[in-house]
Amino acid sequence: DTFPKQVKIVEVGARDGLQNEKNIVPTPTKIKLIDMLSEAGLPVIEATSFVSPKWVPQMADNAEVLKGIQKFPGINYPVLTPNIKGFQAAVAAGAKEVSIFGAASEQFTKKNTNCSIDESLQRSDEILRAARAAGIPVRGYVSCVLGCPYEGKISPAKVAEITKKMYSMGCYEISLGDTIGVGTPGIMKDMLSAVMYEVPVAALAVHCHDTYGQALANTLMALQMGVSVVDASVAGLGGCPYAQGASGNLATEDLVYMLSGLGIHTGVNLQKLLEAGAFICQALNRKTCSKVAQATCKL
Ligand SMILES: CC(C)(COP(=O)([O-])OP(=O)([O-])OC[C@H]1O[C@@H](n2cnc3c(N)ncnc32)[C@H](O)[C@@H]1OP(=O)([O-])[O-])[C@@H](O)C(=O)NCCC(=O)NCCSC(=O)C[C@@](C)(O)CC(=O)[O-]
Repeated sequence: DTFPKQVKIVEVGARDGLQNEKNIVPTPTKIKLIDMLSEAGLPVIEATSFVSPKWVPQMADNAEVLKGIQKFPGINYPVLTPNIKGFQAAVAAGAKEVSIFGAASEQFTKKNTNCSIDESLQRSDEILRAARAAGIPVRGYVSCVLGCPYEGKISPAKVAEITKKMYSMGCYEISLGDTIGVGTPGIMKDMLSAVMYEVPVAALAVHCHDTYGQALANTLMALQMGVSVVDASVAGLGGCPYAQGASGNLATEDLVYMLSGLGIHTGVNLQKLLEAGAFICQALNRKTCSKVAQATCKL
């Protein structure tokens, strides 16, 4: 069949998942979550973000988190950086990889980072230059690829244009985000077809939120089209603070279960992953959003 033999899962629960939590999650809880995710064998774990604490107070302990986690050999711990100030703080705290973020929507870019798309690309370029000089790989995100909370429909051509720019500027991988989870597989197909015309599929990832219950279906469509990097969030935690109503990401447990059933290798231990999910749900006093965790939980 057309599925990739192996899929790299990028675990975003500790960043995308927790950034929207109203109550500040204690730093040791974040560190323990990340250590448990490392134990579960996730190859990439986005640890935190070096954004303005005035904008996202939950991530204000970024340096403590990054310094406090165990660094397993072979696992990457990228952090999100919105500008050169964040990049420098991340590097000072020991970051070996960073992620930059932009969007295919002017209004979302303004709400999320207080600038235009052009200004956002300039900030990204500044980070990419500094990162190149420091030998630090940079991952890119494009938000609102299947719809925007402020502008509604987003054209595949616009997504392709922004993705191509970020790739040409030096991002080694671009994660295409359905920020508010409104997409359906047909729209995913049209969007990816346009993007794959401009950027090699090996450099693309998908990042689906599950607001409308479409995350697994949209991800499956992307896998069928050759995408082999998928973002997911343990227990389906998450949501973007500047995209009201957006629910969590595709639950990592559900993704691992589906991939395992398809015979696709991930290197992730589902049992240990479920334990990490149970830990964070207990800490947040919250029911898991993972169907697999719900189904296998022995009550
Ligand atoms: C970009 C800015 C900073 C502009 O925010 P601004 O207010 O225009 O910037 P500013 O330069 O005027 O700075 C305001 C204050 O923040 C400080 N500051 C400035 N930068 C930093 C920094 N890096 N680290 C720490 N502090 C910083 C700066 O020093 C200043 O402090 P003051 O002088 O008032 O005391 C702000 O809009 C911001 O931080 N935005 C981030 C919002 C965010 O984190 N959103 C969620 C992540 S994106 C997402 O979730 C989507 C994704 C990636 O998952 C994919 C998907 O689902 O689509």
